[in-house]
Amino acid sequence: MTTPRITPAVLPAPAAAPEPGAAAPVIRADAVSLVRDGNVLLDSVSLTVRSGEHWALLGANGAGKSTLLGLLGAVNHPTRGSVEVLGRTLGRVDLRELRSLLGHVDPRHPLRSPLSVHEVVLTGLTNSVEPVPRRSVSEEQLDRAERLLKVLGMGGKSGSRWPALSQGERGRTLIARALMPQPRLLLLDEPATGLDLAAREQLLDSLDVLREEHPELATVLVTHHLEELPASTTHALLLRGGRCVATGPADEVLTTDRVSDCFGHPVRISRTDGRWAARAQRVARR
Ligand SMILES: Nc1ncnc2c1ncn2[C@@H]1O[C@H](COP(=O)(O)OP(=O)(O)OP(=O)(O)O)[C@@H](O)[C@H]1O
Repeated sequence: MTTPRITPAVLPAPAAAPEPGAAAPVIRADAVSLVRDGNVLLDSVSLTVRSGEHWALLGANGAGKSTLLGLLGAVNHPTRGSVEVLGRTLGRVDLRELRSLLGHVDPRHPLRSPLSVHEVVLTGLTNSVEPVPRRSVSEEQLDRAERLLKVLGMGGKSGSRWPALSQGERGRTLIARALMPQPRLLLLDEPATGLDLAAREQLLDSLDVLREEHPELATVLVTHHLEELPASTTHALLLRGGRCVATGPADEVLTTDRVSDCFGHPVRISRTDGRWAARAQRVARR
């Protein structure tokens, strides 16, 4: 299979590239905490994402990555602190309206009915799980849906039904869905989970191309695995037990010491051809 390429024709027309140092914040989270049933899921986490930046949120199982992404995706309100997304402050805006302005790829997409791939992608226009009755779709939108599916390697699967898709096919369908509203911010929750080796590499290449073609787009990607980070990742935030243990430019954060501290296990980090890898360091046996 050839590597899918996302062409400029498929995605929003790029805005003028931001001037160095002048990129507007797309996300500004300030000392955010989230408490549920007395449990502190996030503890005073701050994050500023600017147009053109590509962040990785990393941490062990249960560290709070998806919880933080849920706040950035206007799914929940923080218990304390403030979250501003696309210039709107959570608590002062309609969350549903704000959600319609950003792309959010959630692997737990709660679809139950047997929609076709094409229909699922079109639900991105209304940010709904099911199609909105009597909502008309333009020729241009139909065309964009098909082209997005094609570049994500799903061109021949447009009529396939959701329950019959593999996990990787569902993931690609959800990325096409998230891109339908032409968002300035794309949130990706473990997009490579369940993909085979070739599908993962194609996905990461597609993300690199997407970012290159659209220098104004900001992305935030959650993963546990450094091998699932596209080479175009610019920044990283490491979470441990709901707290930020490191944040900043990727090369300063994704170091052997910091990642070992984040996961509570000695690993060695390397970077080759722009891609990161982590290997456990052998602990001497007695
Ligand atoms: N509604 C809730 N009420 C109580 N605890 C919750 C709730 N939602 C999540 N949690 C807990 O919050 C912690 C963080 O969960 P979260 O899903 O954000 O972690 P994560 O870093 O994304 O983990 P994983 O890598 O396993 O997906 C977990 O311990 C989880 O059990």
